[in-house]
Amino acid sequence: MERVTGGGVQSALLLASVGGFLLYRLLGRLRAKAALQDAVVVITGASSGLGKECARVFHGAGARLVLCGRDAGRLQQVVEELITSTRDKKQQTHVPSTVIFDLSDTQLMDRVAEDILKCYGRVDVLINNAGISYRGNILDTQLSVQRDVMETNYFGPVALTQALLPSMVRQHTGHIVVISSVQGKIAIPYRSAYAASKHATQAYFDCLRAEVERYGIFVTVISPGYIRTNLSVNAVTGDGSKYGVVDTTTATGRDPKDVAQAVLKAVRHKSKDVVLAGPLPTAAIYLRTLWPALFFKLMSSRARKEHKPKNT
Ligand SMILES: NC(=O)C1=CN([C@@H]2O[C@H](COP(=O)(O)OP(=O)(O)OC[C@H]3O[C@@H](n4cnc5c(N)ncnc54)[C@H](OP(=O)(O)O)[C@@H]3O)[C@@H](O)[C@H]2O)C=CC1
Ligand SMILES: CCCCCCCCCCCCCCCC(=O)OCC(=O)COP(=O)(O)O
Repeated sequence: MERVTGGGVQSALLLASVGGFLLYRLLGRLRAKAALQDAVVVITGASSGLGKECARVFHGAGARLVLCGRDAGRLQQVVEELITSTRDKKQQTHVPSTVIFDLSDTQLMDRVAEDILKCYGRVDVLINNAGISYRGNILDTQLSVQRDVMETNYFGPVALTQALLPSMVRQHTGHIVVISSVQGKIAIPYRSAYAASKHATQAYFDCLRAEVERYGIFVTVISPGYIRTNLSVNAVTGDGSKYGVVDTTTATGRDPKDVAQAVLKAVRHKSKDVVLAGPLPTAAIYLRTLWPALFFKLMSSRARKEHKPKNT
């Protein structure tokens, strides 16, 4: 009979532990993947940009989608594109539903939530993605513009979340995702309305996470850096008119498809807070906390250099 040496036992144990760990990870991944099949996923701002790409990846993962936006025609076009793109795929997919509303009309949100719940009787994942940006000097910005950006980016998602929350509490499960921004963590010049709305978003959803965990509800705040979408074109200026320019920062930003994949991953992993940005914005976030005086100096110098906001 062969004698098993001490070293042999150790190697066998190590091999068994590594094998066990890998199997555990694999099972976890398979479970997370399966969790989205047939899950009801609501996406706001699904007509373009990041929302449209999120629609694509969650549709591909087999979710039952409720796509939201203000323009029925554009949303229907997204629905048709999704159906065509997955026609020959093996994965079982569902024809998405649509609900049309303006997020800034917060009074309507209880009715909107009813319409959303009528689609499939429940909501498993709410992705608060819709949003608008702003470019302007505070001195030239009407208060109504500060308020309007806040209505769309902050009160809209808050109202929709609060209208859908009781159904998630009743079912004792749910996941609320919000697309914030790096500008929810640091404030840069000529973005007052936008940065303020995203800071408020971060704070509200951090409070929510702590309060609803006991009901089995997860909250994920995602803070991307620049993404190649129409955000800058659709941004409003200090007098409420459309900015209408594709900024270089936006044009050279991340591919929205990659960001949508990261959103899918964050939902599968039930991540709490995800920053999707390069080294400089990430360093700036740390600098704001660890050495605020230097951060403020850098922002003042940036403000002096960029005093013509249309040239950002
Ligand atoms: N692009 C970027 O660099 C970054 C974007 N983000 C965030 O990503 C999110 C998506 O923006 P993005 O895809 O880039 O920009 P887009 O302008 O391409 O998309 C914005 C979406 O929001 C919807 N929307 C805007 N206002 C309203 C409203 N009042 N009611 C309902 N829907 C509305 C639009 O729908 P409609 O068809 O009705 O106009 C559109 O689908 C935003 O929250 C943004 O702040 C975060 C970091 C970086
Ligand atoms: C230890 C060294 C630290 C060096 C820090 C230098 C400071 C550099 C400042 C970097 C600022 C980054 C801003 C990033 C902004 C951003 O990514 O915003 C994402 C958006 O939401 C875009 O919206 P917008 O409407 O502004 O296009």
